[in-house]
Amino acid sequence: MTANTAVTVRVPAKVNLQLAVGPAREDGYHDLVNVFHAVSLFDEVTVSEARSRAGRGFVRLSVAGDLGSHTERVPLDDTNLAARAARLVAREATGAGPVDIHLNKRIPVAGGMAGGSADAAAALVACDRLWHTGLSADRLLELAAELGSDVPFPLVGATAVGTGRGEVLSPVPSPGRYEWVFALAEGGLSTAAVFAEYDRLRPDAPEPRGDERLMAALAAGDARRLGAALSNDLQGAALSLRPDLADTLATGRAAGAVGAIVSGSGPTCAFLAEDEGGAAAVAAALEKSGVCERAVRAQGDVEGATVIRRPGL
Ligand SMILES: C[C@@](CO)(OP(=O)(O)O)[C@H](O)COP(=O)(O)OP(=O)(O)OC[C@H]1O[C@@H](n2ccc(N)nc2=O)[C@H](O)[C@@H]1O
Ligand SMILES: Nc1ncnc2c1ncn2[C@@H]1O[C@H](COP(=O)(O)OP(=O)(O)O)[C@@H](O)[C@H]1O
Repeated sequence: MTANTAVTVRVPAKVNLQLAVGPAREDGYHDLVNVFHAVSLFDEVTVSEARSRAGRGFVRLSVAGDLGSHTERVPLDDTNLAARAARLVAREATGAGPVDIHLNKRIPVAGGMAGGSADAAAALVACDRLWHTGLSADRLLELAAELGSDVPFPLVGATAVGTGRGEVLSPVPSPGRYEWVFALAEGGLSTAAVFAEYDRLRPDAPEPRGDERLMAALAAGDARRLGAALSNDLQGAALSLRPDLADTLATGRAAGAVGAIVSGSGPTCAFLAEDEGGAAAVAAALEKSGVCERAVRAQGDVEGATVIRRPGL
């Protein structure tokens, strides 16, 4: 990789402050009220022009990161969401050539924190910059929605509500700064399997609705009120598939978390603390108890996909 042909984008994980899930639609998706919150657990995605073109496909992937067995579960073929993102941008670029994509991962894989979606959003931004495509913010959001319901959000970051299947975003004012602890689980959960379990458990699901209590807590920047207002309709389905997560949630609560919830489709569990000291205590209790693979701290909200290295920087 040479310095003047590579672009690196830093992109955050998300936690869902509210995930209200309606009945299954005819296309198999579910209408949601999905309050996304970006947290300071970042992947870095570097896209560089390939040095040699002979005998290789359009995208070659590599992955690194301190995620143990999680890193091994990142697909390095054409199904990788970052590779799919690069091919989408290439369709709109003149003179796009083969690229190498390097993923430096800190976001758990299949963990309910949208790591793959984050990498896809980052790759959209990096390719657009590398190939001088000049895509508008709206066009990037459209391409993101083609890749997955969770892909638009990491482009914008901060706190936002997603409706439709989660891809139609509106910003949510959130002046507070929150201390989070995430309990990473062994293994992952398939998003499709968790939604299917939700359909089995909740055949009578009502249309999803926003939560005024949550919006008021966010507007006030009050961690205790926010903790009490967290909700996730997929939590029952995730616990049905992974009953061990109940111990993880109970451990964080007992250690003083003001909110405890499964993140999205899981199996990562998210704990909101009142302050830095509270977060340290929750993280220490989770690590000590052995109920999770590891506990990591992060703050929210944070900005979305950001170019941190590019030609000339
Ligand atoms: C549940 C959430 C909450 O933010 O994320 P995760 O917790 O998995 O990260 C998202 O809705 C996941 O979004 P994403 O992972 O992009 O899902 P997609 O690729 O669009 O869809 C994967 C599968 O999930 C189910 N799906 C997804 C979104 C949606 N609104 N309804 C659904 O039923 C469908 O079975 C679909 O085939
Ligand atoms: N860049 C990527 N990083 C991680 N997983 C990816 C990536 N691209 C595709 N995947 C696939 O997407 C699945 C869901 O990954 P991820 O987005 O991390 O989880 P979740 O949807 O639970 O938030 C993984 O099991 C993996 O097979």
